[in-house]
Amino acid sequence: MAEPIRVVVTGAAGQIAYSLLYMIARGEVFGKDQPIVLHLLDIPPMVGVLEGVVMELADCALPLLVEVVPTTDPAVGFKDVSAAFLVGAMPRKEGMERKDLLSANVKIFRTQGEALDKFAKKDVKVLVVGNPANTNALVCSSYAPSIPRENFSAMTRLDQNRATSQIAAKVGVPISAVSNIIIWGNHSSTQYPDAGQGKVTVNGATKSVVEAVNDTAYLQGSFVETVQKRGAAVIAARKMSSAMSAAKAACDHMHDWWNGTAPGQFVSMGVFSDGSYDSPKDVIFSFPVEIKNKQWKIVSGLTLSDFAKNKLSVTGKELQEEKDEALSVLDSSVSNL
Ligand SMILES: NC(=O)c1ccc[n+]([C@@H]2O[C@H](COP(=O)([O-])OP(=O)(O)OC[C@H]3O[C@@H](n4cnc5c(N)ncnc54)[C@H](O)[C@@H]3O)[C@@H](O)[C@H]2O)c1
Ligand SMILES: O=C(O)C[C@H](O)C(=O)O
Repeated sequence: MAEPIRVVVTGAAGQIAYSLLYMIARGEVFGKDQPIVLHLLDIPPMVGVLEGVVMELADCALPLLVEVVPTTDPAVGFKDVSAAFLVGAMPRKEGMERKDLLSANVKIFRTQGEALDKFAKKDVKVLVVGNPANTNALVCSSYAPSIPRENFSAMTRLDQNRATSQIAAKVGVPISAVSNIIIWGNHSSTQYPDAGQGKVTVNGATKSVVEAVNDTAYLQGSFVETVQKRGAAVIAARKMSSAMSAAKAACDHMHDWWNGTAPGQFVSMGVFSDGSYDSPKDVIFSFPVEIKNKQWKIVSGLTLSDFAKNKLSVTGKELQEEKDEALSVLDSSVSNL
């Protein structure tokens, strides 16, 4: 057996964490041979709930879970962690956009960036789930200057999973037959779900999604809108934001970061933009990436239609605006944004 690694989940008493902790502790992210010490970070009013979560984790009798550390102290929560799932933040309610959470949530990510900087391992992999995820990841990284900025990412995997599921249903194939659907830009209603590079295997033959679907109006219309608005649709139905699917997506994201992607396959992650595909530099923008040895690389050389370029420009502009707003919320003289 390998040495245990320390993994922190923030918002550990919340609804996403309730599914996520179980999946991590079962070995679905870091592997079935990797023992885990789980750090559960939440805020003082949630201590009682956290105790219940600790009891339930014990009652699961999970062989890989060697220790659980519940805490409300970021110094304890982030101590020596190799992976961080930053879930803890306020979720939106019906009628809100995710960016409406910015002023409430951005300060949490400043504090957590500072704590990661001081206490986490320098090669920690950080996944931000709390919304607005892209801008929170940017803020978090800017307050953790001793950790490489490549180690910070925002979750758009839920959008990728939603988009992949829509295409599989449209073509009438299992999910596993569909690959390389891309989410560009922000985890918001301006994101661009792009099936243009997607592949699908039908009756043993692999073809492009564009060919298999053969319906441009759908791929540019209701497919895009359904994925863009899926989070709001779940809130309208459940009166709470998505949790089970968000936890699954967080596992998929970290799993692929940790273990790599298959040759020829790419996944979408919000990562620091280098200006690829005319995106604004130095915002956290979702790109297709390939991953090897725990390092992601933006897939280069894809040909984008004018329709796609226009969508990328809209979502890039929103990310730039969110960054400016985050700066105005935070003390810009202190921030490195
Ligand atoms: N990126 C995505 O695809 C995606 C998907 C779903 C939800 N989300 C976001 O994830 C976040 C969490 O959602 P949820 O449904 O689990 O919410 P929730 O309200 O059920 O749980 C949030 C938890 O975070 C805790 N928390 C608040 N401030 C904290 C802090 N400073 N440190 C540690 N913990 C803190 C709360 O006490 C609570 O227990 C929300 O912002 C939601 O919008 C993102
Ligand atoms: O939409 C939300 O506010 C929650 C989450 O980001 C989602 O996409 O389901």
